[in-house]
Amino acid sequence: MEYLLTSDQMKLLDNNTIDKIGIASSVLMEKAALSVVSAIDEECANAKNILVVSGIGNNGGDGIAIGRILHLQGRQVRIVVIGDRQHSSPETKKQIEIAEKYNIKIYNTFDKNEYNVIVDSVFGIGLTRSVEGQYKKAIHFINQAKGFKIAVDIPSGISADTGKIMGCAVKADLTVAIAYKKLGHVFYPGAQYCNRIKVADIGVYGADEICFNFSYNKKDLDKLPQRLNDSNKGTFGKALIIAGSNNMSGAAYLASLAAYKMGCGLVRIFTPLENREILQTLIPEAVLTTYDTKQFSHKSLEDAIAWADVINIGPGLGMSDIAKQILETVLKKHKCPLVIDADGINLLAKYEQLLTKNQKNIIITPHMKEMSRLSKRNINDIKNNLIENATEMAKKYKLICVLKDSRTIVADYNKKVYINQSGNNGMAKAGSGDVLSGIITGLLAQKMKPFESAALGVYIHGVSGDEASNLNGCYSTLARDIAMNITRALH
Ligand SMILES: NC(=O)C1=CN([C@@H]2O[C@H](COP(=O)(O)OP(=O)(O)OC[C@H]3O[C@@H](n4cnc5c(N)ncnc54)[C@H](OP(=O)(O)O)[C@@H]3O)[C@@H](O)[C@H]2O)[C@@H](O)CC1
Ligand SMILES: Nc1ncnc2c1ncn2[C@@H]1O[C@H](COP(=O)(O)OP(=O)(O)O)[C@@H](O)[C@H]1O
Ligand SMILES: [K+]
Repeated sequence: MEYLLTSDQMKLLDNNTIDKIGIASSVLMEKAALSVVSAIDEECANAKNILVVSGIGNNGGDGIAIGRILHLQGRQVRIVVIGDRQHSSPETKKQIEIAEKYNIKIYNTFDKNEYNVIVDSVFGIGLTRSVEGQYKKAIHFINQAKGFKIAVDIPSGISADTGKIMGCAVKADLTVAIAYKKLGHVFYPGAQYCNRIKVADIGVYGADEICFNFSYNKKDLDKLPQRLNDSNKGTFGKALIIAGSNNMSGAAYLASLAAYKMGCGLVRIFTPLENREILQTLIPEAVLTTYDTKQFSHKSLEDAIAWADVINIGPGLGMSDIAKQILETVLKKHKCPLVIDADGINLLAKYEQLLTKNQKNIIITPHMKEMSRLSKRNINDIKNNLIENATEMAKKYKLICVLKDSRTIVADYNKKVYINQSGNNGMAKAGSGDVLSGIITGLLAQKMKPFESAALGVYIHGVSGDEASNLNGCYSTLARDIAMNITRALH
């Protein structure tokens, strides 16, 4: 698990370390600089000619310290400072003085030499506005130069809070994030500009006390529900998947397959009669309860609801009057956790009265368009403020909102926000969302708590997608490949 900080949170932790713990700012800067030097050594065996491009804030101070260390190791280094040195931060002034005491010249112009490594330390987390003038020129110079580019903390020009490009930004080959990753390292386009990221431990800690944004990695698979040896299919939960409509059976198949692959004990699909044969053929492991759309029996629906340990409603369900009635009944009668996906969400958007402000154990999994319908906001507004929109929805209806995008957000009504980093563009294909809803359902069936099921489910879905794309390539990955590769993701 890793925390993803805002720039204010990072500044607070830096200041706490300096003022309350008593570690001098220059010590932190030296550690940051040494970490970047180590990264250069690990990445570039032949780092002899190095250009350091610094600003006048503390990110620039890091860069000057890096240049000084490399120079004292006997390498060819040119340090260029952009901006008026008279206005440097106190730490950066100190770094300039130290460098000058070692007779290291500090320039304010570039030369025509070719460098095999370029250190970008123009701006870090202190970037507050669009990049213009000499700074813009410096960033363009870095981008057109040939060497291996290492960004100190974050590529200059990327907002540490949003990942947005503030006018222009350095395209790094490697980014050394200082102390913690920030939101801007993870959200696009920032993530793409960072390229690979290493996190440098410089002795600044405490994110667990102030930060509610976090992400998972491979180690978090140890949070998976335990599998008892002394068990039977009932031990691992009964999932009711209410999915599919006339001419739409694939979504029910994908959600059910994913729930089974995730470890659920028994899956029952509740679907129109027309889907019986195809679903029995595609997934014989599932039990089917079918209904006649012309003569709908509420009794069999209510029996199925009472039977279930978890319900997933919506994939391929359609927007018919029967679909609406089914959702209404499920919302009234369910006592177990409930995942509402796809047309389930579209029905909630159309019939607003269905969702009351007092829900229990509900997870909704909207993509951008579904979220736009549900929240009545335009997609750009949502995309520009993913965390805020997901959190607002979660708080408004007291539920868990899985807002799906290339970086999916899971928000609950208690401030916690999971931000997903697994997955790839091969997953941008019809049916991927059905697989996700099945994975979350499978975890809930095994009695994992709703927020954890949603967050870990999103993570596993992405890793399964990565495994699928490694095997099939991004172009040719299908939703069913994602479901089949849950196996690899878990082992
Ligand atoms: N605290 C510590 O001891 C440690 C800090 N560390 C390092 O410090 C970095 C943070 O340093 P920082 O806070 O000084 O901000 P930084 O990113 O260098 O830039 C701010 C400068 O840029 C300016 N500016 C902003 N936007 C601008 C624009 N568009 N165009 C032009 N100017 C603009 C802004 O000026 P102002 O807004 O006041 O005009 C200010 O002068 C952090 O990322 C990490 O690398 C680590 O070593 C660990 C120890
Ligand atoms: N570029 C991408 N990177 C990572 N994940 C992606 C990307 N594109 C799509 N996904 C994931 O794939 C799923 C797509 O879901 P959705 O749009 O509901 O598909 P469908 O409705 O066709 O089943 C989401 O979980 C989303 O996060
Ligand atoms: K930088």
